[in-house]
Amino acid sequence: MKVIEGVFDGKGLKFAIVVSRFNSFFSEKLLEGALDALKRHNVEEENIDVFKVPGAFEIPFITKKLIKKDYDAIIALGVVIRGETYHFEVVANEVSKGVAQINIESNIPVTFGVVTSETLEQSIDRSGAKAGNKGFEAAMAAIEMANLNKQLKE
Ligand SMILES: Nc1c(NC[C@H](O)[C@H](O)[C@H](O)CO)[nH]c(=O)[nH]c1=O
Ligand SMILES: CC(=O)[C@@H](O)COP(=O)(O)O
Repeated sequence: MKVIEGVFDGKGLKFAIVVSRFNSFFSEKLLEGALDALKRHNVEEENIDVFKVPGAFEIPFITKKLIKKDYDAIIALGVVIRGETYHFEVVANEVSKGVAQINIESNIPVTFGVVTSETLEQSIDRSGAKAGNKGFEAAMAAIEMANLNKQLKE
């Protein structure tokens, strides 16, 4: 039996991070977490590009353009927090659907670090408090998937 999986060494790999500014109090924490994960796993600073968009709804648009570039993986980060209206469902569903669709169409992995929370506390917990940092997790998944993808291309 063979088990093929990606290692957590990012040396020589190129990453793009697409992060939305809406709820930036939290999304900046996700960005910090993602950058921490990449740098602590040997990704060189010159191999990391950060693209900022207004809100999570705009993440797929930029991500689709970036899959044509020479990145080994893309990390999508954002924070969608329920308000008073149905807008939460619209934004949350469209960003996840958009990123999932791009993954299907792309030759490189796009990992999903968009927090969709019902309350501020849930956002706090997932941007570096008791539920971890979803940006760090998405970056780790990107390193693993980029390495697995490289193996499958060889
Ligand atoms: N309410 C949230 C939004 N809304 C903004 C949209 O993402 C989009 O930028 C706007 O509709 C203009 O096209 N975005 C988030 O990232 N998080 C939210 O909680
Ligand atoms: C996720 C959203 O779009 C939400 O924050 C907007 O708040 P509201 O539904 O009160 O307009």
